[in-house]
Amino acid sequence: MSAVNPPGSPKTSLVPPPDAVAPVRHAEAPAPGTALGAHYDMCFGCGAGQPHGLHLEARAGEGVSVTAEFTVKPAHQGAPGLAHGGVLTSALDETLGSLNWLMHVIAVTGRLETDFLLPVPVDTVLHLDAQVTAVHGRKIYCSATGRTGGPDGPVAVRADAVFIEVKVEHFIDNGRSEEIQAAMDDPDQVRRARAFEVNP
Ligand SMILES: CCCCCCCC(=O)SCCNC(=O)CCNC(=O)[C@H](O)C(C)(C)COP(=O)(O)OP(=O)(O)OC[C@H]1O[C@@H](n2cnc3c(N)ncnc32)[C@H](O)[C@@H]1OP(=O)(O)O
Repeated sequence: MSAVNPPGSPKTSLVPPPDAVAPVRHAEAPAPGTALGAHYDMCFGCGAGQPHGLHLEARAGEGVSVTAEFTVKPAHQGAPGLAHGGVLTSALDETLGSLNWLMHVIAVTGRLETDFLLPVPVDTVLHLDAQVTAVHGRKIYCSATGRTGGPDGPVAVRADAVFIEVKVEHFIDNGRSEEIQAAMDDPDQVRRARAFEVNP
């Protein structure tokens, strides 16, 4: 039988280890109900300036949780009239990523596992919610659901994920230089990044 994690690969379990701790909402996290806005105007998930994007709008929830809505457009089809699974996973990923705002931590997706429970037709408004369940060192364990027909409707998609905390250098060192330079020349973008660097 092959090993789940071959030598040299990271441990990728989505189950928090026994000594994981509860997530802490940052003292300056936006109040529940506050729109979080985009972390980057050209983001495929949340950027208003991204013409090909999902234009997801997330709001702070209680504790370390967020809610968001995503409207499935014709450009998001996989099968005729139905949302593409990868697009739905992107919506879940973006919603999970916006949990960063509540902990004032910069983190990127390490692993994300999606369950597709119901087909999602074009024009559907997917009601998303996400929460952090546990933290272990730099690993942030979180889950998200997407419901149709309203915030209490049936669950169409759900995901469990591990996000990994990173420094702002993760982006500066790895992003394409044009976009990094433009972001660093934009005082609003720099302010947003700085807000995440200061932990209590
Ligand atoms: C600003 C926010 C934007 C939000 C947008 C929406 C979210 C996104 O889509 S982000 C984009 C997609 N994600 C990426 O591009 C990430 C690409 N991957 C990487 O850069 C690296 O693999 C990275 C940073 C995740 C981890 O690398 P590195 O910093 O070297 O971590 P490393 O030291 O190996 O591991 C740290 C811990 O995380 C764990 N870990 C690492 N990778 C994974 C993984 N894939 N799954 C689970 N756990 C992992 C390790 O096991 C280790 O745990 P422990 O501390 O218990 O030993």
